[in-house]
Parts: sequence; structure tokens; C-alpha cells
Amino acid sequence: MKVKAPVAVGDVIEIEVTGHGHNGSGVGKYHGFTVFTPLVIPGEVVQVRINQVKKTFAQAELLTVVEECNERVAPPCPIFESCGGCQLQHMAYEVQLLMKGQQVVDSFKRIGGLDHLHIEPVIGMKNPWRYRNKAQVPVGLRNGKWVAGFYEAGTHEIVDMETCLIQDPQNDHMIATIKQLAAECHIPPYNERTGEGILRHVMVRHGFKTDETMVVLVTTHNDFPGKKKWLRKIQETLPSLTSLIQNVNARKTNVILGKKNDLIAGNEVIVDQIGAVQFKISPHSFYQVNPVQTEVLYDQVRQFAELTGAETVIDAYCGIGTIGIYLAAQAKAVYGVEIVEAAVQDAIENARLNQMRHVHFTVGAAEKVMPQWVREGIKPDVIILDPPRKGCDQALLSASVSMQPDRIVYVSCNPATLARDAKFLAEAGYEIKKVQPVDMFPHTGHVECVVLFSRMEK
Ligand SMILES: C[S@@+](CC[C@H](N)C(=O)[O-])C[C@H]1O[C@@H](n2cnc3c(N)ncnc32)[C@H](O)[C@@H]1O
Repeated sequence: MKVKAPVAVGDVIEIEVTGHGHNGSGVGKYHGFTVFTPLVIPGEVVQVRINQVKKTFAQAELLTVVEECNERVAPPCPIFESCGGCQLQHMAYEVQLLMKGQQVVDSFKRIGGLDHLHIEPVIGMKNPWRYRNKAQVPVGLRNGKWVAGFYEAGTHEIVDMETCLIQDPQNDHMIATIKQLAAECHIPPYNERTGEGILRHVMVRHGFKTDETMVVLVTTHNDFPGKKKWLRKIQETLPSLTSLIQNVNARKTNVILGKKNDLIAGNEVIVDQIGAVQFKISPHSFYQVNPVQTEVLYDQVRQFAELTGAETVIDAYCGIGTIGIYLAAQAKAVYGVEIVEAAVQDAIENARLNQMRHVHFTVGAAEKVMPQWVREGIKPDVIILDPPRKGCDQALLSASVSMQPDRIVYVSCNPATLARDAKFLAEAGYEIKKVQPVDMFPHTGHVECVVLFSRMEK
């Protein structure tokens, strides 16, 4: 029987927050109907306005906290509520970690039907601020004034950001300088609605260990009035840049980078280091944005993989080869597979940079390449899976099981798809031995997990 929602858009109601939804929002019931609201904490009573009504739930915005809980803190960032970058600054950090841990427990229980698992407490950061090594912000005009920053949550309005508390301060400085010099040189910012203007985005990457910095200026055209002067001024004002690149993106699209990169000054890549391993990073490469926690995450993978030097390891969904190369010193051979060709080129280059000759990378869909490896006689002892948010293709999970590795180490950025895939692996004879969540993105709703599966004796 279809139940009519007891709320309509625009209604103002009072609810008690009883749990967490995805992405850090709170959840409560109104006459038995589920209502999600950002910026609230379980235990609080809040007044909210309904913004959206779906068949089984509604989305609301917070108006006032009627009964506040002790875990609420004043968000240190002045633009926290308008900027869409963080979702949890109103919660004490220890409470964020507990909430993320609970999110993992709930997903395993609800989606995987796995409710007797021991899940370790989330490993947080000692200092959970200024952790991002990469900033990528749109620029535009708002009320006639130059702005650069994240989009307001759920909109395409840019919130001007002088400083971002989860961003490396040097990246803030780079963006502010480029914005100011563009205004001085009359380089018009891009207007999404009309498609007019020149400067679309500024991307900055900073190697925390090496102090190398890359700036990518995303423009609509290759040539435009004032270009020479602007680029010269950037180089004079920011002499420490390792790499200055112009990327041209003429398309009306949400995709930030166009295909073409022109080197303006310095090197085509920057180098950074995780643990003892170095990586070359080009503008299009995926590279983890929290380098401090990346080392924690990869160390966890290494611990679960239990390598002695005699094992063959598969690194599926390998990106630029970071995990495989990180583990390679303790492995007999490593095989990485990744669908993006440019990432595989970087991975091959990175294996060379670290003098790892027993590491091999292949371009292709992991679910197709792995069965091929079986036919070629590659028999992994350990398989590492690090898929995107949608989780693993079932064909990939089947191929992994058919290879009968002793251990599968699954790295996941989405507890829901992790729980689904864990159920599959558990039913296929792989016991879940350990689950370790790691906080890669403090103050946001995301949580990363490393899970160790071990083959059960028949
Ligand atoms: C979460 S990233 C992990 C990258 C890497 N392990 C790291 O730590 O930097 C997931 C990767 O899977 C790749 N990918 C997506 N679908 C794939 C598929 N079907 N087969 C192989 N790789 C795929 C993406 O391009 C991306 O590089």
C-alpha cells in the first residue's frame, strides 16, 4: 500500500535526530517518515524546513537547534555553513570518528547482513586540519567581485574563500595570488551560464614531503589578451613554483580539466613521497589528497598483506601504481591493472623511478584482465582491491575468488558497496578477519576502510 508522505516542501517541523544518514547528515522520523537534515547531531531536537519530498524520505534544512547536545562545537571556519566543502565542522572531531565508525558497522549489518564483525575504531589524525595537498577551485564574478572557492552546497554559486582550514595554506596563497593577478591583468573569469570568459579553474598540488608545487590554470582558450603579462607576473610573484601549466578546456562541461596541457615554466610533473617511495604526479593523475593518512592507509594494507618477499601480488584498480609500488619491496612480483591509460603510463614511470623491476602494469578493465592472467599462469598469493565508489564489478570478484589467493585486502571509500562486496566474498569462502576504518577526510562525511579477507580451508 502506498503511504502518503506526512510532509510537503516548505513545511516547518520539529524532529528528534536519532541517527546518521550518508555524507554526515542526521536522520529523524516525523510520523514514522524518514527526514534527512545536514548539520545536526544525533540526540538533538531540531526545527527544520522540508526542501524535497521523495517516496520514502524527505530532505530538510536546519532552522534552529531546539535542544543542543554536548558534542556540538562552534565551527572554526567562517564560511562552513555556506561552503559545500566540509559537512561535519559542527561536531567535535572525536565524535566525527565515532560517527564514521558507526556508519561502517551499520553498512556491514544492513547491506552485508554481517552483524557479528569486530570493527576497529577509526584511525583519525592527530591534527585534522590543513591536510589537503590539492586544491581545485572554480573562479568567477559574484556581485561584480572576483571570487574563487568551492560551490555552495547543492548550487553552482561560488563561495569566495580566502583561506580553507582543511587546505594546505600554501595552496590558499597560490590561489589568492593568481586570482589577484588575473584581475590586475584584466583576464575575465569564466561564466558558466554564458560560456564567456577565460579563466575557469585554478588547480594547485603541493608535495608535502618534497615541497614541490604545481599550478594548473584552466582556460577556455589557448591565446587571449593579457596572457603574456599575466603569466610573467605569476612567475615573478611565485618564484618557488616547480611547475606552471596551462590547461585548455573549451567545452561547456562540469569536467574540470581539458585534454591539452601546455608547460609554461618548470617541470611537467611534480614528485612527492609516501613512506620511502617516490611518485611522479602529472596534472591528470589521481593522487590521494591527504598524504599523512595515505601513509597510515598504505601501512595498514601492508600489515594485512603479510608479505615475506615470496608472494605474487595483484594490485587491482591501481591508479598510478601507488599501493603496488609501496608493497613491492616485500613481494616477489606485483601485477597492477587500471582502466585509465595515462595512469598506467605514470605507474610504469613510477616503478622505474623507484627501481622496481618486478612490478608490471596493464591497461584494461580489471574484470577482463584478471581472467586473462589466470590463463597466463599468474597465481597471486595476495590480491589488493581498491575500486572507485561504486565498488567491484561482480565479474572481478568472481575472477579474484577463482584465483584462490590466500588473502584479499580490500580498500574502500564507500562502506555501502564494501558491505555488498564483503557479503559476496564471505559467501564465496573468504572470511573477514579485520576491518580497519581510516579517516582520510576529516570534517567531511567520507570514511575509508581496509578489510582483510582470508581464504577458509575447505
Ligand atoms: C580509488 S582509485 C584507487 C587508485 C590507487 N589504488 C590509489 O590508491 O591511488 C580507483 C581506481 O580504479 C580505476 N578503475 C575504475 N574502474 C576500473 C576497472 N573496471 N578496471 C580497472 N580499473 C578501474 C580508476 O581509474 C581509479 O584509478
